[in-house]
Amino acid sequence: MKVHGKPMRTLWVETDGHSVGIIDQTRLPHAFATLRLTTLDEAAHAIRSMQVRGAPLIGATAAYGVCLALRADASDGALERACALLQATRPTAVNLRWALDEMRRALRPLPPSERVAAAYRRAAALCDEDVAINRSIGEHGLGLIRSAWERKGRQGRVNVLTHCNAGWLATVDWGTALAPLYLAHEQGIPVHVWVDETRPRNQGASLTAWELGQHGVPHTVIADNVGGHLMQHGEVDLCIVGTDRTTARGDVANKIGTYLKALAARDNGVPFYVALPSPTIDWTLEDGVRDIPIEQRDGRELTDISGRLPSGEVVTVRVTPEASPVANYGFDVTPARLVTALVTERGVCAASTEGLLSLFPERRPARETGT
Ligand SMILES: CSC[C@@H](O)[C@@H](O)C(=O)COP(=O)(O)O
Repeated sequence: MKVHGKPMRTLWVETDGHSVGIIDQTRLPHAFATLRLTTLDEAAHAIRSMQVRGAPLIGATAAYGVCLALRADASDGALERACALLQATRPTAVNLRWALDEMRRALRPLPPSERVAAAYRRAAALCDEDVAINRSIGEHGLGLIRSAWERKGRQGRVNVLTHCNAGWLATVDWGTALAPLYLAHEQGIPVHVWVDETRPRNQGASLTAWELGQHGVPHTVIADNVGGHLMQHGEVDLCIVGTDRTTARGDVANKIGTYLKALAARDNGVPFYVALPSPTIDWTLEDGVRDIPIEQRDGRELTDISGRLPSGEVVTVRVTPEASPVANYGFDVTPARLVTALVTERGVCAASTEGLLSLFPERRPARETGT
């Protein structure tokens, strides 16, 4: 996608051939700054501190974290230690585990002397796959937006509500939930996006609003609790969000607050779509509410808020009483029954075991034999 009119991805290998460039997302929207990762610890820090975030981008960064680790030590032990360190950075997004498994699978059979070059090749391929998958999600999701536009008799605009950031900043490129919106915009369908601010870290207000703005997609930032009101007044034609982990039966973990939007959508007859690349499906789990680990993060994300002063200085201020305890849950789970459909790179399906297996039939024997 484009930044200041220039195409770019969210991570890249620098011209030295081994350091990894990222956009420091903690600085957006007030500053656009890039960072150079040169060690495993820097890659792990980038994921943990959310300089990079979003399920697919976390996976891609972890893959390059393995490359950086192997440059220092390409032994079996070092490979396992790097994967364990990276795996522990963030618990909810399953793409992290998927990417590390892919790296291990490609590298373990090789002699240490061949591992570094092979690791960079595999990481680059994972990134290219992510881009192709997201583009394809965009094309399948575009059909849903076009249908909404037709239902409105091609009058006015298609109002779409999204939560958190599932755009190109959350992936290597294109995004998941936002990919259909970029394509619709490109094709002249008048889309307008209601952007939930997404407390506590404000991924909607700072990241989704910024990237939509870079592409000229009309949008309006709203406080997290506004969506229900808009739906009651016919101001939302459809909701589309991303996911950090989707179970085999279609339960969906996503940024905290997603579940409440799905409830409001159901109450108001608004379609609620979830866009996901297949590496986000955790085929080992069924009941997402019971079994998906929900990240709890530092309470300071909730007690403090950052913003820019008129002088341009970015400051952080406290918003809660010093003595009040806080709880900072990062994600919640929306049960499949509240999801109108899942949008994957292979097409749109019901949020159910049968729906997912209809698009991923190769999973059927494995599930039926329990392997
Ligand atoms: C394509 S990204 C899907 C999800 O990762 C996204 O919606 C989300 O919840 C991101 O959470 P974050 O905590 O910012 O990593």
